[in-house]
Amino acid sequence: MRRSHARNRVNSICNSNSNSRSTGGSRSTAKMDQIRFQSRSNTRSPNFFPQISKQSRMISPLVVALVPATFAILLFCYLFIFSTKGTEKYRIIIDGGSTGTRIHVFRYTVEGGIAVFDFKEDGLVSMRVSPGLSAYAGDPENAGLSVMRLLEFGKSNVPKRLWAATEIRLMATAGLRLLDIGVQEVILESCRRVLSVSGFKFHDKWASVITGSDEGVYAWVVVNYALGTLGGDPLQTTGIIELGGASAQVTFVSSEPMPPEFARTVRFGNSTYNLYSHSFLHFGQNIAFESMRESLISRELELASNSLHNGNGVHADPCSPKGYLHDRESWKMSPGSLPERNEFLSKLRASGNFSECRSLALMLLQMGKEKCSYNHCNLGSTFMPKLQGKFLATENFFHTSKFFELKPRAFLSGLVMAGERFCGEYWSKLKNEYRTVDEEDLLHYCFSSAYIVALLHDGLGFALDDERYISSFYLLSADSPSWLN
Ligand SMILES: Nc1nc2c(ncn2[C@@H]2O[C@H](COP(=O)(O)OP(=O)(O)OP(=O)(O)O)[C@@H](O)[C@H]2O)c(=O)[nH]1
Ligand SMILES: [Ca+2]
Repeated sequence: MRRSHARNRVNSICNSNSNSRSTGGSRSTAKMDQIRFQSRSNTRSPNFFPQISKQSRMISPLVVALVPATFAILLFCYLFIFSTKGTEKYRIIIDGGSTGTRIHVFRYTVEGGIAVFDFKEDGLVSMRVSPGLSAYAGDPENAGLSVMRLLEFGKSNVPKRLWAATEIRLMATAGLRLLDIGVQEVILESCRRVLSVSGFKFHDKWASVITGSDEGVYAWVVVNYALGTLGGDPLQTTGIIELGGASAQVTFVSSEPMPPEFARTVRFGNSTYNLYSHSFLHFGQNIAFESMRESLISRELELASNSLHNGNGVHADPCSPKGYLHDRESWKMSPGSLPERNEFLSKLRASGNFSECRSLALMLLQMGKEKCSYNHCNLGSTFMPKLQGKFLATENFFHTSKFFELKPRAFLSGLVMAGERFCGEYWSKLKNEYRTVDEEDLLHYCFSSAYIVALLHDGLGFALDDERYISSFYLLSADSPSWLN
């Protein structure tokens, strides 16, 4: 049923695409080809989205399905519209995330001019390598080596006779966005060299860093296609909140007027969706964890320097369970006087306190709020219209809720209880209780529970007792929080 449903929708979506394929063309500065957006963004600049092809910006409604490499599907539906009928075909996307690089190999057939995906069995196979491309910032020329193993995996899953016809793309996200443009380009060039001799079909411009706003729009389109709400009433669509490693995306339909840099328009069939879409760089969970540690050091060093310090020389870290001993290796120290920092670390005591950790997380999320120049900023000084409707929380929200085995009801209030217990427990007991969990991962769960509650409830105003969810994601409703109304 679902499959034929998807097929019908693919039909209506992809056929409406037929008039909007862009030409491949030589390598342009445009960081992304093929997908075009109707980005009636109320902006004067003709090249508001330079990374998107310059031709008319029709957002071509694209077939999507809720799979890990969400925007891959969007891309491929658009690409194979002109595929001739025939046997199975393949498309490959490489998702260059901050915590890892993943290859997704899609197999599909073309029936009656449309693509039919099969996500069961080996219709979609994936592989991941860590660390992500941004870890090569110190050795960008060799970043492409990390893609080699992925390409071997790709070749082992595509018949050799089809390699030359199989298009491969690399789309990097927040990990690379955090690097200097020059370093980004060297890393991408290194990947392009490897991809261009891979045997797959590749153009240099098919390796790019996508904008956070695009990343959010892709996720929104995927989710609403999968929920069957794309093409219907905008007010019935579901917003997305994606918590990645380095960035967090928030994208939803809003009827409020908004500054052009936050506004996106998605056209799908006869429906037009006016979206708010923003990616909060540095708000991804892994980066936020490092920022929390940095804030501990700088705050305590400041206290120590202006002698307001409590004098007993012990500094508290509420986001690490009691008994955890901070070692220098695990702290990614930013430049600064290492001896002073090591001195600080030796006096840092894990105090394991969920509410203090939650307050510390909220302080990070609200940094810069005093500079808010809009009628309201939920996070930092960034504009965000009143949240409306339902939301889907993905990525780290899912991993954290899965770790705590949260019941699918009352997600946030359940997370508060789970976080309070976990943060308050002794480290030795936690290690014993979670023997199969890598200690580095285990250490993050006190912070991640506190960070998610600070982000979703204290920052964005979702009710703690929201009781709805969708399968392995969690559905939050912004309709309930009082202070947002
Ligand atoms: N606890 C836990 N976290 C996971 C697991 N797999 C991935 N993660 C984390 O979940 C997040 C995955 O979100 P992604 O969007 O894939 O992260 P990413 O693409 O590397 O990061 P961005 O570049 O910011 O998008 C990252 O913070 C990972 O560290 C898992 O099995 N357990
Ligand atoms: Ca990601």
